[in-house]
Amino acid sequence: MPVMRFFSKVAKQALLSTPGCGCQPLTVAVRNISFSPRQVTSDASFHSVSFSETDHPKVLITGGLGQLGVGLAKLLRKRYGKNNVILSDIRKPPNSVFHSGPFIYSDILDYKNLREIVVNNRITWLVHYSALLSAVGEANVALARSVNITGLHNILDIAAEHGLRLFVPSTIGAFGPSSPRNPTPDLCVQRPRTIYGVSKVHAELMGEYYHHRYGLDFRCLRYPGIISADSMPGGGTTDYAVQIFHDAIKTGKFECNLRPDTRLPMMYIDDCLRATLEVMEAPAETLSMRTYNINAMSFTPEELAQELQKQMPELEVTYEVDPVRQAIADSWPMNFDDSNARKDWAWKHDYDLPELVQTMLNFFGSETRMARFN
Ligand SMILES: NC(=O)C1=CN([C@@H]2O[C@H](COP(=O)(O)OP(=O)(O)OC[C@H]3O[C@@H](n4cnc5c(N)ncnc54)[C@H](O)[C@@H]3O)[C@@H](O)[C@H]2O)C=CC1
Ligand SMILES: CC(=O)[C@H](N)C(=O)O
Repeated sequence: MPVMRFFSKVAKQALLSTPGCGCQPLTVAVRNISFSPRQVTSDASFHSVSFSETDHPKVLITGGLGQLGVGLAKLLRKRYGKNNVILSDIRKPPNSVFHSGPFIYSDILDYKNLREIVVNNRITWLVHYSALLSAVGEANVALARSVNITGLHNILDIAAEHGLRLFVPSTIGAFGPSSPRNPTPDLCVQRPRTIYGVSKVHAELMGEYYHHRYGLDFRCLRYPGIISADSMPGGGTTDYAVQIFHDAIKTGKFECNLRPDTRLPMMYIDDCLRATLEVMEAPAETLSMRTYNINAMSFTPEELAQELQKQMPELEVTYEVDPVRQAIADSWPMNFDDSNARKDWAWKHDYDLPELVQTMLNFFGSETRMARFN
């Protein structure tokens, strides 16, 4: 039977086998027939090779030049080998990144190019980092909707078509003012008030749909605000918690754009990237869910400033509230309940607030000493 007719027969079966007719819904295991949910085109690759588990994964990271991607590439290259992790983005990489391992241009809105990259590089895992974050998304809703939603659809279809293991991060921003805020559990009302949050809830729901309908190995962690020393945040509401360190070292003064009592879940980047690796390596049978909260600490700008001033008593902190970011922060969780991640795949954070501040100052301290030396 010609391939196309076979697939249209399977597709018909799959569509007809709704629970209502009493027959079992046909979960199309992508690995077997690599059926793409997108309209099958004549050049669809029907026989994507799925690698045995013993092979190292071949990883593609989209949106890899942001706050998190370069650090993730470093971690995964250490584990799987430099040439098994391809970093991609739509921006030019700095020399240090370009010479640290494979980098390619990839616009997630270019479905065809993305498919070529996945096929030509025999990708088996995809980490989808491309996005517009909360504050920058509110400043450009149309672009955020395109990148965060249309881009995601391309990623889901390609991952399903080629049997990839897919990681898509969600966020504390996937909750809204009607969600329980202290703590916020994995499963509760999610009515976020930003295009960022709406797009991330969509990502969670679509990823889980593709998992149940097409057998896609979709994994998702809701990240808190991530704090890093050697990379800058990309335009979110929690960016103040990174900026304070840079300004404290540079000028000894910091103007915070959130109210001093604004409590938000936060995490040091090393914990975030290790959690991502651990959930990607977790045996599927340990995952009772496909979307998990992960938590490390929650603090307010005032508490962060006080911890910093223990080591830098001269630091001056003032407050000039940004109403857009404040409204977003006031709709987000104050504390995250991550008990399911800790139960299912033994998640455990390493950095609390004192360790975070010490680690960040050590980095800047060494950087400052390096600068003086040079
Ligand atoms: N950094 C954080 O605090 C948190 C991040 N996350 C999620 O983690 C992921 C990575 O976050 P960050 O690195 O902080 O983001 P970022 O904003 O720093 O970087 C996002 C990257 O996406 C790229 N991008 C934009 N449009 C693109 C397109 N059409 N095609 C390909 N790439 C495109 C940008 O060039 C940028 O390098 C995002 O999905 C974000 O939602 C979730 C919660 C917290
Ligand atoms: C918490 C996030 O998702 C991000 N840092 C943002 O503030 O938008």
